[in-house]
Amino acid sequence: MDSIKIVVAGPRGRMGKEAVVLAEETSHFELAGVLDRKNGGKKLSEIGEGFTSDALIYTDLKECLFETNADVLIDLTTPETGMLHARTALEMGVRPVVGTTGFTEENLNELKELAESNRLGVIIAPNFAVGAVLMMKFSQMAAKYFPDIEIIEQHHDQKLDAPSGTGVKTAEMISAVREEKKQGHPNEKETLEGARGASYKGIRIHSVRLPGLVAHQEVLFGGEGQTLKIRHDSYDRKSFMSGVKLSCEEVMKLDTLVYGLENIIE
Ligand SMILES: NC(=O)c1ccc[n+]([C@@H]2O[C@H](COP(=O)([O-])OP(=O)(O)OC[C@H]3O[C@@H](n4cnc5c(N)ncnc54)[C@H](O)[C@@H]3O)[C@@H](O)[C@H]2O)c1
Ligand SMILES: O=C(O)C1=N[C@H](C(=O)O)CCC1
Repeated sequence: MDSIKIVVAGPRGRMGKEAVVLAEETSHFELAGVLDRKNGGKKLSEIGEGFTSDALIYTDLKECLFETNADVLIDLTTPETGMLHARTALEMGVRPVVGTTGFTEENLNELKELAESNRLGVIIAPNFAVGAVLMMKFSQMAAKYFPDIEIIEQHHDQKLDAPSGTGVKTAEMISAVREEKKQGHPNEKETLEGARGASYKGIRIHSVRLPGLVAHQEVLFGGEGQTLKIRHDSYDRKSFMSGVKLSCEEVMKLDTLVYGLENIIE
């Protein structure tokens, strides 16, 4: 397999740190540089924080992608930044692998158009953990038999977006096979705003944020005299890295946008 030149945006973040290790430790990946908000011109190893990599830190994306001649940009930042990075990367002939969550449907449509007009791949995956992808697929299967569904997603309290990208993706996948319906009593009323959670086509999504959590989701199905629970837990951010690795490999073969890891795993 040809070597893939990788740039990581957000290298000091919880996910970015793991992606730096992945790029350094994978024999056919080369960490060509990283994009950060500070420390431009230094090597990662010079800033402490446990980094051993000698990859150069850039603070300007265009300069970074141009000078490193990168193949793939892994983005693990914030939604606004991630969108700007993905757009710029595609315009410069670099394939984005985006783990950043909180993208809108308009964002996805814009990037799809840009990817296709430049004949480049882009992968946007709300959850890179294989177990989470299976949880979403199993939930989609179960929805055929149990259309009354509540999603409870639980994350660490430093998370910026709610509901989580995984919660939204799960509701989208289920909605592809489930007719929209209102759940609960037709006359139910919230006496405290938000008590029934968010609604995506009638599916309720509840977001829990607590210190100590990493990334967890339970999908609850209710039927006559029975319930079904499908649950996934990420206890460590290493759980996401095999999906990031696969995405970096697969994005090189694509000339369009793929939204969701379920579309590239066998
Ligand atoms: N797809 C998945 O499997 C998955 C898993 C975990 C987290 N996430 C998502 O990844 C994103 C990052 O999560 P995290 O927990 O690592 O967050 P974090 O806050 O720990 O890290 C984000 C990093 O981005 C950096 N950043 C922000 N703006 C930047 C800019 N303009 N240029 C360069 N760097 C910039 C910040 O300095 C920070 O270091 C979030 O959107 C989160 O939801 C996705
Ligand atoms: O830690 C986060 O933030 C995570 N975000 C993703 C989401 O929004 O679904 C995936 C899991 C971790």
